[in-house]
Order: sequence, then C-alpha cells, then structure tokens
Amino acid sequence: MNILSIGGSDPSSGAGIQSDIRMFSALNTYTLTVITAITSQNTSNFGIVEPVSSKMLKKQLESLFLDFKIDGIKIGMVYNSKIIKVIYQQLNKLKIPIVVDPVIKSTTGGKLLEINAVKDFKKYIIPLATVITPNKDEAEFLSKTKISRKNTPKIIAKKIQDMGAKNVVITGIEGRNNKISDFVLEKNTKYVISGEKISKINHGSGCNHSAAIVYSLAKKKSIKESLYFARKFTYDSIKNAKKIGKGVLITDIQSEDKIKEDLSNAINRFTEIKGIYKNIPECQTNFVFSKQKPKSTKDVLGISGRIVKAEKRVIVAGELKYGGSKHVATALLSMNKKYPQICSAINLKYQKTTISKIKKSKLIVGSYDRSLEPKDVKIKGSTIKWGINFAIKNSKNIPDVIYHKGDFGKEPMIIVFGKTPENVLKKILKITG
Ligand SMILES: Cc1ncc(COP(=O)(O)OP(=O)(O)O)c(N)n1
Ligand SMILES: Cc1nc(C(=O)O)sc1CCOP(=O)(O)O
Repeated sequence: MNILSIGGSDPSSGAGIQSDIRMFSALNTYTLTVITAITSQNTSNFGIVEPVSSKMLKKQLESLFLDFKIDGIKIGMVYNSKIIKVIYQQLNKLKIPIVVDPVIKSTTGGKLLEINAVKDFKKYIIPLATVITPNKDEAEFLSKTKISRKNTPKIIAKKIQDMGAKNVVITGIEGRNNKISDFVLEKNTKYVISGEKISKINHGSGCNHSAAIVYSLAKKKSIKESLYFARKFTYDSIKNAKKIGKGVLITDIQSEDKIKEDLSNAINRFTEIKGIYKNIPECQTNFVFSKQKPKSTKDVLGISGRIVKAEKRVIVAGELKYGGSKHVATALLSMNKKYPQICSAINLKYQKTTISKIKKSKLIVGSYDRSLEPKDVKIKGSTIKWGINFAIKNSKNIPDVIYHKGDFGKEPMIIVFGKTPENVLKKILKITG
C-alpha cells in the first residue's frame, strides 16, 4: 500500500513529513512525500519557514502521479495560497481518501498557515477532505466560533462540514474526570469517541492521528473504524513519547510488528557472526525483546524453540512468540523493573575469555553467586529474579552484562542486556569473535 503525505518538513522529525514516514513505516506502508515548505523547528522553538515554489510543488506531485498507485493522501502544512491552489488543481479529481489535518500553529508557536491564506484554505483544501481533523482550537479558528453551551461541537463541526469536508472530527475536547473526547460528524450522524487523557505535552500527536486515519481508510475500513483505530494509535504514540530533544516529548509508536521486525533482524545478524557457535551454552540461547512496561513473560517476545548449536553453525529452532522465553525473559523483567529503558537481552555461554573481553571493552558487568541463594528463593524457584536483583543492587550503573558461575547441576551463564536488540547485538560484537 502507498500513502502520499503532503506537508512541511520538520527537521526534528517529530511532526510533518518526517513523522509521517516514521508512522507509515511502522505500519508497513510505503510513504510517498511531497514537501510544501521547509521549516526550522525543534522540540522547544519554531524558527523560520521557506515555502517551495508552485513549480517545484507541481513537479513533485506530477512525478508521483505518473508513477505510483496511491491508496490515500494526507494533507498537513500547506502554508500559503500558491501552494493551496496547486494542491487543489492536482487533487480535486481524485477518488481516493484524503485526510486534511488543518495545522495552523505548532505546539511551539510557529505559524503553519499564513493568515491571508485562510480564505483559500477554506475554499480549496477543506472541500478535498474525506475527513478533516481540526483540534478544538483549529475548529474554533476555522468556524470563527468558540465552543460553548450554545455553540456546541456539533454546531461547529457542521459549519466546517458546510465548507465542503465530508466528515469532520474535532479532537481534544476536554471533559470531566480526566476524559478527553473527539466529536465526530459523519455525513448525517454524530457521535463522540471518549478516552483517558494523557498529560504529556508532545510534538507530533496531531500528525499521527491524521496519518492513522488515512492508513485505515486506505485499507477500506469505515470512517468509524478508522477513527477508533486512529484514537488508539495516537494514544499509544503519546504514551510511548520520548524525551529526545531538550524540549517537549516526541511521539512514537512501538507496534508489535516493529518489535518482531527488530528482533528478527538482530537474530539473523547474530546467527551470522563468525564463530558464534562457541558462545552457545548447553541449554542453548534465547534472544528477547519486550513491549514497553512488560508485566509478565507474556509481554516479552522470544524464540519458542531457542537458537541451537549444530556443529559449527547456529540454527533458529522455532518461531518468535510472546511468552516464547522463560529464563531470559524473566531476567529481562527484573532488569526492566529497575531500568525501564532496558527491553532486550540474550544469554551466552559462560567463558572466562568472554568475561575478560567484556571487562576490557569497558562494558559494565554485574554478577551473582548462586551458592549464596537463600533457601526460600530456591524453593520458590525464583533464582533468576533474585540473582539479577542482587547484581543490580551491587552495581552503581546499569549493567550491560550479568553473569553467574553456576552451581551444582546448574550451568554458568552470561546475559547481555540492552535497550533494543540492535543495542544488544552491538555489545555482543564487542565481546565475541
Ligand atoms: C512541518 C509541520 N507540520 C505539522 C506540524 C504540527 O504538528 P502537530 O502534530 O499537529 O502538532 P505539534 O507537534 O506542533 O504539536 C508541525 N509542527 N510542523
Ligand atoms: C535454560 C536456560 N537457563 C538460563 C539461565 O540463565 O539460567 S538461560 C536458558 C536458555 C534460554 O531459556 P529460555 O528459552 O527459557 O529463555
């Protein structure tokens, strides 16, 4: 599936075109892009805008329409009247879903639509919309009406629908008890999608919402299904927002597919490391990656049958499954509880040479002595949890590696931890070979 995103470039990748590429890619969708303007902005400030020329915009659009089948279009920042008119000329005969995100101002205060372009925005862009997604402020601005008891969201949505949008969703209407609602006016029906408010000031949630709607519409889902999907997608993206710059958080999503893809890539690369079979213990190896905030091993993706040694090769036996690992996943859960950013781990064969390489490569190493394990821990069978917590307690910084030298009938083991499978792999490359 190919989706076209028409909008501004945001160098921080929190919003605009770059954010759409991240979101659509996470949804396994190919993103075509047409840039209307280049902005200088980050998570704290908005700098300047340089719109592209009409000619450049037209050429970008034509080059895509000549080549690709496009399943849906999202329109974000359009900035000025010249850009608006070119978009209208190129899109007005299309019969595919178009979602318009009427961005007027960024969270950081930047102007995304010139004031003298508002008239043309209403005349040319709003009528292209299968769905238009103003937030409360944008809806009030476009309708020139403040939401109140008298001027209900329905009245305001109707005013925007009368400008030509087929379906209107006004997002972010705050209610009681920490609830936040989207008011929807489909052709003739109205409804409200309510949910819990997350109090995180972020960059990108508006872009994610409209991107998720067009993705779902392009997959031939109904308006209602698409709006529910987008609501959940946006909620997850805010929940997963990260402090990447010095200012507000940047939204992100961690889809199950992305977790699978990242782990699967790292496992493939692990199996290709020269001589890696020497690092596979008797009990074999598992490589795991957890969802954010894992509660149990069921939230941790692992290999159902482990990575096994076959002479001088290693083979992935089984498939990736949530709950596919018990031992390594349990170690990860203990680590993640103390350090939530650590979401991936692998177990390797204990060898003195590996430990000295680990120490030489300046990785932080923790260890525990299974013979010191309290009796009740042994009885309860929670050795790994006890051991990892013991090692964490005795380490000033986040351990990259934790090992134990075994006990009667217990094989010694090394576990390497990291934020992502890629991060774990980098550490493995430092200590093997
Ligand atoms: C280039 C560009 N396009 C759109 C926005 C606005 O993004 P949005 O997610 O609607 O809101 P904020 O992230 O600004 O809160 C933008 N800033 N830049
Ligand atoms: C059997 C075993 N014990 C380990 C330990 O660290 O004590 S690692 C390991 C192999 C991996 O197991 P799983 O697939 O349950 O994660």
